Amino acid sequence: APVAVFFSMFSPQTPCCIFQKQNRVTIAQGRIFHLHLLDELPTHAGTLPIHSISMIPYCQIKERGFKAIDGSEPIIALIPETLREMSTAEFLDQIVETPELALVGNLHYNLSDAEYEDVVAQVIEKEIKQGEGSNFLLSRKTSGTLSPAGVPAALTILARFMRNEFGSYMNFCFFDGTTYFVGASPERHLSVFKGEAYLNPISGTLPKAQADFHAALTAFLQDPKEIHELFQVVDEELKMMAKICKRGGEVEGPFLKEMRTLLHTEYLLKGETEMRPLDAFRATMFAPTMIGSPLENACRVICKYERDSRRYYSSAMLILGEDEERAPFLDSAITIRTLEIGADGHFTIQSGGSIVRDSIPKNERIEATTKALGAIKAMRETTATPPILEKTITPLQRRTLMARNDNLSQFWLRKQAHSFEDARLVGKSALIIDNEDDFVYMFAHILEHLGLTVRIEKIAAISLKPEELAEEIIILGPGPGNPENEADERIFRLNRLAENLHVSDKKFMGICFGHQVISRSLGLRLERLDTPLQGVQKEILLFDEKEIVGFYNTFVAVADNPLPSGVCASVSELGEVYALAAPNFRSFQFHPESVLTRNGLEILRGALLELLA
Ligand SMILES: C=C(O[C@@H]1C=C(C(=O)O)C=C[C@H]1O)C(=O)O
Ligand SMILES: NC(=O)CC[C@H](N)C(=O)O
Repeated sequence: APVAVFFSMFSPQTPCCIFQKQNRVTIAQGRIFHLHLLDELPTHAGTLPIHSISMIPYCQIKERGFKAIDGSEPIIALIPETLREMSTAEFLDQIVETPELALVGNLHYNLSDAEYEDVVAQVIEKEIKQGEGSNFLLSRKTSGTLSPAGVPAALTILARFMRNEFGSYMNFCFFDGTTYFVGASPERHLSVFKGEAYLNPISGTLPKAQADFHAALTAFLQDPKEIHELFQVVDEELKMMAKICKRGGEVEGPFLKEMRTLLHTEYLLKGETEMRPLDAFRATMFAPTMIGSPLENACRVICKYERDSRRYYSSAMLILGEDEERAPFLDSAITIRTLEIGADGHFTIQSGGSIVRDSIPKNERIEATTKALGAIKAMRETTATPPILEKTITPLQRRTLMARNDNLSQFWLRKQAHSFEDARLVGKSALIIDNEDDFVYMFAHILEHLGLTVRIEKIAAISLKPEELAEEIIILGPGPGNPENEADERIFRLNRLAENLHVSDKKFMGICFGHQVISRSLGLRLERLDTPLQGVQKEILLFDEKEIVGFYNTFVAVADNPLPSGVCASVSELGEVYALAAPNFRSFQFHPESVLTRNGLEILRGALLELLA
């Protein structure tokens, strides 16, 4: 019988992965290898189109030099020996569910409700309000026990995810011979097909169980917190795209993504990549929606507040192979809404939400709980819940959603097909100081489009004597932290470089943190905003022009001291310095390189022309 076929290939020791994307189910069976580096994954493997399917642990982010609570989990790689494909319907026809599947005893959380809410409150107070970043994803673990355990449970849950979780990017069950990872992942991480790379930032969550769904959706679509939360991850993923797609890309969306119990908002980023898919994957470990921004510092924050290793949560299940034309492909699903089930039926599922400056601890706790309970409920639910969005959304609501793009930078939204090259800037050289925020890659992308040649370096790697730097202009990049915290070597060096630049012949520019250290070196005072502008779009008066710009700061320079002669400041009504201009430098408190700054390219062109042409 067909059922027997599955059960035999899924028999207690046979490693296997079944995954469903849209209407296709792939069943791979093979051998398991435990690896420690991405580069140990085979690049070619016989004649099968899929070369490996791997559970990548979160601590693999060490390969980027980032911090993680390290549980020493290996990459669990399945090297397929057989592959079968069929339609979802055909697969489901052959599955006999186990109706008695049930939870035994209570669910446990590694952090109580109060503890999780406290973590959220602390992250806002001690991180976002101290200039450490704009958003951070903190999670907690839910665990319980299922009965019966083993193959029947895993297949039943997979089938229920397939029947119920219509919004998934991928539903899957990965079995390494002992442990089952069963997931209904809403979110693609990276995929590369025929040289085209895709990232899919999803953020913003509306639980569907609402007394008045129509009103709740309207409020959700207009909620500045949800809007900015998504823009922040778009910016963070554009930083990744700028790294892996040298020739540029484009942004599609926003879209609403309907899941069984939740709605999310999302964008789709795509671009051409020349990188080897696995290198592109390493450069994008892991989705900013799972970590925060800026990414490297967010990894430290996670280590500070989470108690346990994330194991295989929030990383990815990675599929590598070759297409029919023998071009390499890569596909990956983010491992959220994913249960890790042991042979004894004990399972854990981890979940969280993006914490931003205006997050409310209780709501964040409810959101994280809804995500975990949604998966736990779906695994026991035998009847399908039909989607409701298409039937209820109004044209006005659709327009409200699309209007989110009105004030974004067209440079990033549309494919940068034509050149923005400026003859007066072609061949000029810039050194951008990477101050631990990959915004510098977006900055470099804009500068290259204007015709400059660009080098990006960490402050630790360069001389602090401007005359020893070859480039015509030095750009001090944005970064986490308090510019006055000179105990930090990076911050100390950046302050010294800013001072030295003033007494040199070099032209220079500062963005956000860079602007703050330049302001300090002119004797301006910094203030900490109690309502940080982390990930916020505002209309400002920039000198004489109205501009819509993106801010990612907690600190501001205030102009209560007279400025040195020759220096002009663009100042808000509250005395905050938005920008400085002098014959030898320009600096901006906002981010001209952000998708949130509508005319960022033109603002930079203007500043560069003033300085270099
Ligand atoms: C992190 C999770 O979900 C992510 C966080 C979201 C949010 O904060 O709104 C939305 C979708 C996911 O990108 C999770 O399910 O654990
Ligand atoms: N994006 C940035 O450069 C932020 C600068 C500084 N850490 C602040 O929060 O104000």
